[in-house]
Amino acid sequence: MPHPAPAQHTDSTGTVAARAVDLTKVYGAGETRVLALDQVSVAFERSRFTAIMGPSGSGKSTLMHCMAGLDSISAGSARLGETELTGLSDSRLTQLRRDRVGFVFQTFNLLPTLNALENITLPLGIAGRRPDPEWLDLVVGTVGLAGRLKHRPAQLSGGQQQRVAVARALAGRPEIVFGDEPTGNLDSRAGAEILGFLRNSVRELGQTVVMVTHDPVAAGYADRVVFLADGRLVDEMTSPTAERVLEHMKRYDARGRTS
Ligand SMILES: Nc1ncnc2c1ncn2[C@@H]1O[C@H](COP(=O)(O)OP(=O)(O)OP(=O)(O)O)[C@@H](O)[C@H]1O
Repeated sequence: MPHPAPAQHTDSTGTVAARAVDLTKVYGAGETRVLALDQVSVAFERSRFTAIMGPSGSGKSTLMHCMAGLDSISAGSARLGETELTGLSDSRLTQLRRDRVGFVFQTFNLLPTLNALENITLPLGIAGRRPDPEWLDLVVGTVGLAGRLKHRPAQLSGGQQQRVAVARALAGRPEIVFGDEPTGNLDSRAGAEILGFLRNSVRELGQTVVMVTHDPVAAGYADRVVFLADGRLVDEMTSPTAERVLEHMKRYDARGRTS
C-alpha cells in the first residue's frame, strides 16, 4: 500500500516537491568566475525518483546544493514546496534542511559510537522531534535493517551502513530526499540494493528522491533522468533504462566532440 506523502508545504500545483526557475549560480569573480548553472528551469515532482546526470563539471552537485539550501543562488529562483530559498538567512536554511529535507551522500557519515537505530533517529532528536514509530518501522523494513538496529557502524558492511544513512534520511518523512552519488562508495551488489531501497521508498512510501549520479545503471532505477551539460539543462528521459541512458550519453558525447 503506498503511504501518502507529507501534505504540508505543497507547491501551488500540489505535485511539485521542488522547482528551479532560471536558476543561475556563479562561483568566483573576474578571471576565476565560473558559471556553474546557467538559467536552469526544472521541476522535481512529488513521489517520483529523479536522477540528475551530466559530465563532470556540468553542474549536477551545484544544482542539488542550490535546491537543497546547501548553497546560495546567484539569480533566478529555487523553491522547496512553496518556500523560496533565495534570500533566506543561514539559520532559516539550516532549519529548512533539518525539518524538510533528507540527505544521502557518498560517505555514510554515521557516528561510530551510536548503534544503527540511534544513528537513524539522531537528526530527529536534534530537531526536537519524536520519531513516528509506525513510520520508523516502515522505513526500517523498507531498507531491510530490522535485525541490525543494535549494531554499531563498525559491525556493519558498507552497504548496510548506507542503508542506515538512507533510513536516517527518511526517518523524518522529509518532503524530498537528495542523494549525491549515494552508491559511489559501494560495490555493484550493495549499490543495487541501495538503489532498490530508494526506489521502494518512492513507490511504497510515497517519498520524493532526487539523486545526482554518473552511473547509467543507477539512473536506470529512476522514473526520470534530467541531463545537464555546461551548466544547462539539455535533455530529459522518462522511464529510463541503463541501456537507454548509456546510449544517450554516447550520442551526446559524440555531438559534443564534433561540434
Ligand atoms: N565552491 C566552488 N568554487 C568555485 N567553483 C566551483 C565550486 N563548486 C563547483 N565549482 C565549479 O562549478 C562547475 C560545476 O561544478 P559541479 O561540482 O556542480 O559539477 P558536477 O557536474 O557535480 O561535477 P562532478 O561530476 O565532477 O562532481 C565546475 O566548473 C566546478 O569547477
